[in-house]
Amino acid sequence: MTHSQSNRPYKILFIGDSAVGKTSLMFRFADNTFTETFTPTIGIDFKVKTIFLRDKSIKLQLWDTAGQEKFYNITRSYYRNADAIVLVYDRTVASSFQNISRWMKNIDENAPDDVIRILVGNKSDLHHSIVISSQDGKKLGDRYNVDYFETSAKSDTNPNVSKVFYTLTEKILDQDQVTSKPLDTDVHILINPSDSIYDKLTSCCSSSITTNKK
Ligand SMILES: Nc1nc2c(ncn2[C@@H]2O[C@H](COP(=O)(O)OP(=O)(O)OP(=O)(O)O)[C@@H](O)[C@H]2O)c(=O)[nH]1
Repeated sequence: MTHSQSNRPYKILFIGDSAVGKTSLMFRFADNTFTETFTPTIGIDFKVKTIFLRDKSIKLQLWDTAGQEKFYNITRSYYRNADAIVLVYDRTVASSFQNISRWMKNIDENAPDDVIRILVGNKSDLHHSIVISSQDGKKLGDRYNVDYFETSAKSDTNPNVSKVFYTLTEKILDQDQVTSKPLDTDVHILINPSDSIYDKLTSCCSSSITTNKK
């Protein structure tokens, strides 16, 4: 069977406190890998993954933001080009759950009004350390009127990791049919060539990048 290609890559941004597992979820979905070592993200990083849905080949740009507060001025500038935002908390750390309201506020202040949001409670494999119940997670999702998923980036049998991405993409496709967003070539991102993602970006999407390279 042949698949037609969708028009533009869809941008999915990951936000949430440091160490909740944003990078790990991306790696589980994109490469089916997991590492126990914690290397905090510096600023922002991204991965590209192609999925097949509705007889189409769809390119997803997965943008991984640093959860540390000191990078917020960098990461906030990426919200405005997002098609969807995944808010992640760690089910074993209550403060990461309480901070979801702050991350929602950041979306309200920086992202397009129609951006799709999804709530994810991660580290569900740590059964004995869980402090945020399924009921609490669902209640929070209902309060914000967003879908809620419980994931484990560590477990390679947790089906919810890919469900998050497929659900988001379905929603983006539905929304794309009623609103016609600009093509990727209209999007400009200011990147410093010394940034670690500069090489990756210029090899995949140079037409969409503005650099301050001399
Ligand atoms: N047990 C378990 N550990 C996880 C899971 N997801 C991530 N981790 C671990 O949690 C730590 C932090 O994971 P990261 O994915 O780097 O966290 P992050 O949210 O990207 O952190 P920042 O880059 O600082 O924002 C790492 O040691 C991971 O191995 C999970 O589902 N289960």
